[in-house]
Amino acid sequence: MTQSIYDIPALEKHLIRNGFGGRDIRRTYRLLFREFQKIDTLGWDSEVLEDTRAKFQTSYLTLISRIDSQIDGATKLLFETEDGKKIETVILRIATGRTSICVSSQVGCTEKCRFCSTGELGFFRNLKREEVLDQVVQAGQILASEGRSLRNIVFMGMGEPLRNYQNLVDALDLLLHQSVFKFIPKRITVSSLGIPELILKFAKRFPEVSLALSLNGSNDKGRSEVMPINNRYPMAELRSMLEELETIRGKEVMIEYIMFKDLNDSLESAEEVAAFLKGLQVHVNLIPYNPDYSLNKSFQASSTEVIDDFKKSLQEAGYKVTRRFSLGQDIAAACGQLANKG
Ligand SMILES: C[S@@+](CC[C@H](N)C(=O)[O-])C[C@H]1O[C@@H](n2cnc3c(N)ncnc32)[C@H](O)[C@@H]1O
Ligand code: SF4
Repeated sequence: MTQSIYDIPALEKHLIRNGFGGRDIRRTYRLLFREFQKIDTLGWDSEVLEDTRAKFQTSYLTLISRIDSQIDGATKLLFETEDGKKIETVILRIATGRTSICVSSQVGCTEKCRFCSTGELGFFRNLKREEVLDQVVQAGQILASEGRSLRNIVFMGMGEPLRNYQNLVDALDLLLHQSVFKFIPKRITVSSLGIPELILKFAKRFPEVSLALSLNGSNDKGRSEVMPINNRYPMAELRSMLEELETIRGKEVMIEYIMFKDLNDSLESAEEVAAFLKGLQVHVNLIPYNPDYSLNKSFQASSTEVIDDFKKSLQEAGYKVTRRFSLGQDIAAACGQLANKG
């Protein structure tokens, strides 16, 4: 039976059996996991290479297609899992030279947010640790081939990461491990639609990892209309959770707020958001709604002027506010557009 390349104790034993010393092992990990090289480019003699290939599975996803945006630095990767499921990962090359990848945590999504194309797909299954990590490795290989290195990882692709709790934790353990991927915790962001007990459990386990909460509504009525989860965990529970989170982490949380024309973009809504967040260490990120024309939903994006006024109102109330410029809209790779539509 083959073992996983991400089973680090097994890989280490195997390398030692093949005569590798501590320094060779460290070098192997650096090349494989931090510089994203392929195993057959490591310069091993053919016997060791064959033996490793026979004993370890190194890839879990097959790249089916790659689409590059014609207008910005986004690339959408469509992968197939071993059981024939399709998932998407997005590479974001930002103008400042920074690079990010947006990874998926589920095939489809367990939640049914009305504005989200992934939610529309329904839920098929959680991704395994290996499938989460293989997205990072394969996207990292593409960036390495362009002479770039991968800086940030955001769990904002398909699915609700906290509904895949154990695999998320196992993947993060290796992404943060000093001898394996060695990512800086604050450069990894986990975005959740807001499941208080899981967010708190996660924050206790990874206090340094960045967190984002998808608020998207300014009061319970409006939020429940677009996010069914709000019926289970209304905003008062989110508020208590945010207070507790601050005592656990002492760090800012990103509040994501999609701006829908005439639904949640008025100045009254801005005041409600300001009141809801009063006294908390947060950074509000306004996301213009990205349409999915095939969904035929009634949502529309707020205008730039309305977003600017909303932003100004929150800034005047003392909040740090940014507007998200979603890359990849021409290739349906922006937030909430991942639905395997090619
Ligand atoms: C696709 S979700 C994945 C992470 C997690 N499930 C969540 O909801 O936070 C990432 C972000 O995309 C946002 N989003 C979903 N659909 C969108 C759309 N059509 N336009 C803009 N943002 C959207 C969500 O609100 C969330 O903040
Ligand atoms: S916004 Fe997030 S939680 Fe909601 S359906 Fe989309 S992926 Fe799932």
